[in-house]
Amino acid sequence: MADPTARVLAVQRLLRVEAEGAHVARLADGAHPPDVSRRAVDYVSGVTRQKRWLDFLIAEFYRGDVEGLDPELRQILRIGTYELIEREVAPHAAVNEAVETAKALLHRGAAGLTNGVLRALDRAHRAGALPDPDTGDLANDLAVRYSHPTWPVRRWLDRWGEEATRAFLAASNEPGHFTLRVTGGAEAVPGVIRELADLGVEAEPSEWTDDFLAVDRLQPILRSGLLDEGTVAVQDVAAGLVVHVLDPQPEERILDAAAAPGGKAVYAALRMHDRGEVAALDVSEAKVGLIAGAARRHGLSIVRPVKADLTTWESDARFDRVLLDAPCSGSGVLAKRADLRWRRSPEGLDELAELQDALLDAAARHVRPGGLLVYSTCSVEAEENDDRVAAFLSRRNEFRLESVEGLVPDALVDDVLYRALPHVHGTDGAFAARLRRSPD
Ligand SMILES: C[S@@+](CC[C@H](N)C(=O)[O-])C[C@H]1O[C@@H](n2cnc3c(N)ncnc32)[C@H](O)[C@@H]1O
Repeated sequence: MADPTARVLAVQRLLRVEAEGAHVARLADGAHPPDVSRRAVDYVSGVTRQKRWLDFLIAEFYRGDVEGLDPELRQILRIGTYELIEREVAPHAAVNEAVETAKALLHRGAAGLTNGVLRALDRAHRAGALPDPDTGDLANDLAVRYSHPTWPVRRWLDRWGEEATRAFLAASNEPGHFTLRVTGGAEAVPGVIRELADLGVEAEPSEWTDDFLAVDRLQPILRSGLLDEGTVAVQDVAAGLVVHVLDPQPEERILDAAAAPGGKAVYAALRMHDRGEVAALDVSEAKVGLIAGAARRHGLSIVRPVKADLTTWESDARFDRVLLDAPCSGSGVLAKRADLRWRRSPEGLDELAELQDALLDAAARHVRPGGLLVYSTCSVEAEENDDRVAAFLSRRNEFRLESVEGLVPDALVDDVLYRALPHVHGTDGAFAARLRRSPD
């Protein structure tokens, strides 16, 4: 017997995402059994990520005006299409469940329409005859097929060409590549793999560095005590490797100039064996609390959270190494954040570039003569990465670019820069540059 609870919940949440701009990641709640909640989260994030492609398919098989469909019915059709096309759920189950959801939320007419559209779609899918967007504008067609806004696709096509753009778009639709940082380092990895196996999680050492594990799912880990005890932390290995680019040493003074929620500050302190100082600054009052919590869970004493705006912050001390992990568009983490692609804009990129320049100049003031400034983002856009570094070097001739070679695996070294790309390395996108200040 079909149980529409998870789908009904997903329809209600999807309507909130669209009407109120609610963030997908903040919709989880504990009011339903874990299985219902988990499926609702999957529908909401999958449909949010794929909605442009799903709407294109629905429009091809529904003989009326899709825009004019009842909003709830539209979400029911999207969820059913998502299950049939993207999740490869058994067709009778996907269609029956969608029909039951339409009956529960709407009326018999809506249920009949749902049945007709989804059955036609499934027949075409199984016959390998799903339509492809074909407007003659490649950027638009790829944007529909991979469910993105058209403007960034046009830019990626211009920069990378069709093959790399297709690969990047496909990678941005593949959620579920999660890695864990193991607090005890490489020696602790075999024991943690055994603990994870007891939770039913498959884990294997990351190919990029030996204190990270790739895991097949996160939910059982989130429910276990492993995060609270500080045994492991959820961190993408590409983000972790930014700390390798910084290469903090025991007894040094480190400034993490945009530190919340604290993933990199904590990893830096661990690599310093909790000796020295990590000042972890962030402008957000709420998020500074997260840094303190993360340090506590890991039993670290040298992480000092500071609530301040970097652009006006004064400090008597100069630091051996400063990390500026700048606010960015997040185009390297689109797979993990289902709604992010719909929240970006070209104007947003310009504003971010301005902020990144201001923060870089502010961070540079705190680097001691001969010290190191590392600039990093989780973006793949040259406007936020290479261009910001070049602009900084042209403003500040007391800094020069230094190679990341030897600090991260060779495959992640792009000339002298650190660059991880989702479609090439199977990680989140990440970028970092080492900027050495002259000894005065
Ligand atoms: C990419 S996140 C940092 C992530 C962090 N490094 C980590 O690994 O967990 C960027 C951070 O910059 C902070 N930020 C933005 N403007 C700032 C400013 N003017 N001064 C200090 N922090 C700022 C944001 O609050 C945000 O937490």
